[in-house]
Amino acid sequence: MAETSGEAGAIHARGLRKTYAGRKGQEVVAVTGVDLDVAPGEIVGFLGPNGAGKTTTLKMLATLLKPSGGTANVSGCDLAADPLGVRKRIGYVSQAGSTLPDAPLMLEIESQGRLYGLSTKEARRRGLELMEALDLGGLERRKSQNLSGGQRRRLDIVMGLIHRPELVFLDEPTTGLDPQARANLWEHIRRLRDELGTTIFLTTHYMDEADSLSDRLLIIDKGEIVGEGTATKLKAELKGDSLTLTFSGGEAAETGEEVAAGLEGAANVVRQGNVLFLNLPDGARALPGLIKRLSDAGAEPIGAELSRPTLDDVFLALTGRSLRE
Ligand SMILES: Nc1ncnc2c1ncn2[C@@H]1O[C@H](COP(=O)(O)OP(=O)(O)OP(=O)(O)O)[C@@H](O)[C@H]1O
Repeated sequence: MAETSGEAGAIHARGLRKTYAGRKGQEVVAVTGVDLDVAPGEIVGFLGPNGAGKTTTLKMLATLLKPSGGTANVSGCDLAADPLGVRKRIGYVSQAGSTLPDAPLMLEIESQGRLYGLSTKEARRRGLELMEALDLGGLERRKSQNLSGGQRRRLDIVMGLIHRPELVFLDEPTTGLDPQARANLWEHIRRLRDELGTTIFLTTHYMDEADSLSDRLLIIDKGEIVGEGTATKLKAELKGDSLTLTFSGGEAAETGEEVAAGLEGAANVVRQGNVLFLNLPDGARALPGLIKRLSDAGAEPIGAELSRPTLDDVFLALTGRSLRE
């Protein structure tokens, strides 16, 4: 019997695992055993270097690949017991897209709708609504080969949403788009969540995309989740913001050096003339207290510059690799 205990739009996966048969008959472990939770209405960014297991995980959750182990409840349905239930409730937009190059857009949208059991009329009505919402209004007769890259990705999203899924998987939605088209697509993705409450689970290679679009990030490397949280939390966990303090003179800087060296968590305190460099965990929070201590010691700095770790630094620390490699 189909299980419907989970929440609509949510994902709960435990020990999800996938092995492929390698060319020489050996096992290739693509996904090692992933535990993953997504709340309804969340936008979750799934980040990882090439070959980390993002697409494999996505395809398992979207019923396109059978897991080798583990369990998952996707949008209220058990993945193993009720894959059809899952399929009805989710949308999946692949990296490659799914449209034929020379069919008019509305024809494609209608046939997609019919695949989900909609009448042609209903598919057309929803298609027009979605095209409008995704800035494709008036292009119903256009062929997809004559669309810009950004328009084509938005069309893929229209196709993935025609049956009003509660949860949408987007596999690298903005790869290959120029910065303006990417920012524009982010706006549309946010609106989907804000206006329709759609849960969005997307893979990306782009740090700025993960940072600005996602409520929460999951970082996968070599088939395993290695980091999880908001971009702010992940950055804050990375010890050692860099702080540069400038003093009015060498004497004040020397006092500053003594104060900073006694500060809990401070590391790499180096003074050069009237400038002091140090690393400080969660620098933004620690800075006001440090400035007060310096003031009390008669060495108030005349300048303070804090540089926060970027998501790239987080990724590097967690995986030993840069996403851009
Ligand atoms: N059909 C397959 N047969 C054998 N190995 C596979 C197959 N599909 C994927 N793999 C391997 O599984 C691992 C994970 O691949 P996957 O495509 O899930 O990674 P990814 O994180 O999506 O990578 P990318 O960012 O490059 O799309 C890789 O080592 C890949 O070579």
